[in-house]
Amino acid sequence: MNFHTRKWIKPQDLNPNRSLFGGRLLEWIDEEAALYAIIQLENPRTVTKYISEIDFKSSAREGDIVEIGIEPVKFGTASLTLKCEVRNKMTRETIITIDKIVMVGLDENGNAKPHGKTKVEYVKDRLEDR
Ligand SMILES: CCCCCCCCCCCCCCCC(=O)SCCNC(=O)CCNC(=O)[C@H](O)C(C)(C)COP(=O)(O)OP(=O)(O)OC[C@H]1O[C@@H](n2cnc3c(N)ncnc32)[C@H](O)[C@@H]1OP(=O)(O)O
Repeated sequence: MNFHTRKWIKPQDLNPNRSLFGGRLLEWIDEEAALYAIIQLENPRTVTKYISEIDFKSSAREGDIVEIGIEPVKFGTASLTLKCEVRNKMTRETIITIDKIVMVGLDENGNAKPHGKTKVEYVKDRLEDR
């Protein structure tokens, strides 16, 4: 799994218990998954269809750095299924795991659009194809 994104926990990211607010973390994960899927499917009209069980295993405090990791699980017809792990760089603990995030690419009418992708593509491969 690649951990591309890091976030620094600031006062506005905390809950009344002074630990990381879960809703903020889910927002970051959704954005990370959307960006990953938009790039892989080459479709800016990509939406979150389904998120499986979310298990908050540990937390983070103000000043901690968390890393968000995403890994592709399955390229479907119009969908891309991802899994996610977020870990605390300070404590090295896993904060959250999500086994299944299903992203779906849409056409201009908002319907699921087949993407024709079967595997992860890197910028280098795409440039070589041109
Ligand atoms: C260069 C460009 C720059 C652009 C720079 C943009 C930057 C930007 C960044 C920020 C980005 C933030 C973006 C956040 C992302 C949202 O906030 S999205 C908002 C929340 N999500 C939505 O509003 C989606 C609402 N749902 C829908 O519109 C419809 O359900 C959908 C998605 C069109 C699908 O409709 P449907 O009738 O279920 O379609 P269907 O063909 O049956 O299924 C499609 C696929 O979904 C799967 N599926 C359907 N139901 C389920 C289910 N319950 N469980 C699992 N899979 C399912 C199917 O298996 C199928 O998979 P494939 O076989 O095609 O692989």
